[in-house]
Amino acid sequence: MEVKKGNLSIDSENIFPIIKKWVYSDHDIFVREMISNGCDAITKLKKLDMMGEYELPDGYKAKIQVIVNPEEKTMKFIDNGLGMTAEEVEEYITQIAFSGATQFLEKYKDKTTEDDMIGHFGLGFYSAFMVADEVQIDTLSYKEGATPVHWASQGGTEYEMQDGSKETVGTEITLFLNEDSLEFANEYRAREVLEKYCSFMPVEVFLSKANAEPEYETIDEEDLLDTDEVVERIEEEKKEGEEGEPKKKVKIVKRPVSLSDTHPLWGKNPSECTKDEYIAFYRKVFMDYKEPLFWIHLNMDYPFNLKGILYFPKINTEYESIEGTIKLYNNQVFIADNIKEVIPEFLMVLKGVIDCPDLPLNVSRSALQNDGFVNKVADYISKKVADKLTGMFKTDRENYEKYWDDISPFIKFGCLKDEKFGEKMKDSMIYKNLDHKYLTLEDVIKESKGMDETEDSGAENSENTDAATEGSTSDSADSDADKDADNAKEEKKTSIYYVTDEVQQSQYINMFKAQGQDAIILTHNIDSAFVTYLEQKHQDVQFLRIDADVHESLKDEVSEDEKESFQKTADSLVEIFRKELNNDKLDVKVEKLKDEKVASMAVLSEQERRMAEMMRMYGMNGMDPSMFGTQATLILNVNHPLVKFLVEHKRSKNVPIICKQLYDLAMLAHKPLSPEEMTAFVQRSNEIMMLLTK
Ligand SMILES: Nc1ncnc2c1ncn2[C@@H]1O[C@H](COP(=O)(O)OP(=O)(O)OP(=O)(O)O)[C@@H](O)[C@H]1O
Repeated sequence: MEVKKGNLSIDSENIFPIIKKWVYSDHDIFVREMISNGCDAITKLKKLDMMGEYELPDGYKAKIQVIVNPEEKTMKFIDNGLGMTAEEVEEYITQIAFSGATQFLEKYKDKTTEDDMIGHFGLGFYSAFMVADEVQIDTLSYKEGATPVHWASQGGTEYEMQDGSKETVGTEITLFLNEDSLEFANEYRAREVLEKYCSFMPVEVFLSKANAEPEYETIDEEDLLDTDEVVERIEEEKKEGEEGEPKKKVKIVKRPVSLSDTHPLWGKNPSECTKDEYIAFYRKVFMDYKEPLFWIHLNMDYPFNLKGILYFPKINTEYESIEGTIKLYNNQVFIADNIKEVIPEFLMVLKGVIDCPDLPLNVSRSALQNDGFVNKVADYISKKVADKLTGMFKTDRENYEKYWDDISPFIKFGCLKDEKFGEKMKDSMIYKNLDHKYLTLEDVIKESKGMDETEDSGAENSENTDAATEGSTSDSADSDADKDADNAKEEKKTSIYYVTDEVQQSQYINMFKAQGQDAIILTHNIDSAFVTYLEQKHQDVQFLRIDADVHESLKDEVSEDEKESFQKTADSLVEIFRKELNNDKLDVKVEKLKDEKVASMAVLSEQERRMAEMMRMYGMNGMDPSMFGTQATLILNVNHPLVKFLVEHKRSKNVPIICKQLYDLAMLAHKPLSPEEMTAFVQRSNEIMMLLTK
């Protein structure tokens, strides 16, 4: 062939500068484009062989070699696919690939990065010009009698084509890297990019450095393969007393190791995968040495093709770091991490891989969001996750409970974010009670209803004398007053008590336990939103934090006879505390608590506490909480000797110190003290101990 010179296109002057500048941060995608072209070429050649139009040579092994050469500043991609004839280079590279790239850039050159392409698919062969000043193609077609072709273009509008010298069928593409992209000639950088995009390419990919010193390895002779290049045969000396023939070893040129796993686990039939394989795959892909809790293998052929594995990682709740990674692939070619348009947002806390060859990738992200097909994919994934979880709840409750603390933040997040997921999960949600047993919401409601009944009867009975408590209400069961009370009870919401911090709220927990009362434990950040969600779903229940009030069952009745003196005591205690704490708005309530060890405690109504939390969330921290009425009420137990002492020794010089200490102790179990409050508390505690020394 004569040397052929040509012009790419008339209006193409501007395209190369645009390609060169194209989204600087992921310039490295050219590697994926080159390798996937090589994979396609190999697939096509295998197909031709299958159709009888070509016969693969004996021992044919499909592979793509990547050779970096830092001295010459080049990067080569060599495949043994079907190759191209001169006409094909002309048509596919000069015309089609070029017009593809032009169209692509025309469409997207004005787009901002917020609306970028999913993985920039479609740029294809010309993405090489993002990193190269010159690109050369050396190719030999599989067709009989084909002449090798050499094509070169310097990224301008011109190219040159002539006979080449390639002797084997396939294509070799050489990139002469530009000054800004020399990093890709570095073996380690190249390896990094290949691992990112090509770890699961359907063809083996090998990386090497040009002119590198050969590396060797020594293997047992029996392991020698025909393809090994033998350097030396070694006969090991027998050790003393060793029987049999001496061991024969062979020194060979180190076997190249493919960077791609051509049969990723997700493509296998789930019934053929072992636990060890799932764990090994997880560790390899996510570099997470911890074992995942469990996983879901997605395997769907109809109505769309989707395969993948989703892992539930062990979440480090201590640091609240629940950030996962979902890797999206298209026919084993990596597209991108965490494409939120395809994968439901709440699943992003998982770690996993999803391969969906049917996804439309040549559209922008915003178009993807409104794509009916993509939405179906997202729905399918979230349904599968719910199925797995509800299945586990039914058939493997033991493990489900074991994992619950780790997986529940994610599940709750899912319920909040995805109505359908919440609906599917609703009967499989479980709640840990004070004995660390797991109950369903139905169980919790049933139990709490029982609790409310004792509370109600307690409230009714408080009007009567203690002695008359037992059995006194049944006589009047038919009275109108009782009917009204029943109706009111029906309308009344069932209260479910919950604990947000088992350590801080331990005093309340102990009091609950002592009276045989129960509460559920909801310690995660997401729980405050989840509690509101549950209240919306179950209009007949209300959630109260364990320190929202003093449950009736924790109190002794105040008999009619006592009432007057009790009120007097209460009034004087309120007065003393307001004076000593120098706060005449201080909310103080006096009770007869059954637990005589508790002298003081604090309660804050659920509504007010939620209000205060909201203020905190919106950064209104510095404001005076009393402005919003969010001040805790101090509860004093007249059954406790310290409180009795105050009533009986109003003039004692120790009254101020006791009042302040009782107040701080109550607050400590309710909320974290401020630095000033804590300092005062510690100093005062020391003073109190000094009194012991006297
Ligand atoms: N290594 C190769 N071996 C054989 N043919 C190739 C090779 N690389 C590119 N081609 C030919 O050039 C054409 C254009 O390649 P290009 O990468 O620009 O687009 P594409 O692969 O068709 O689509 P995409 O935009 O998804 O990459 C290919 O369709 C193919 O026919």
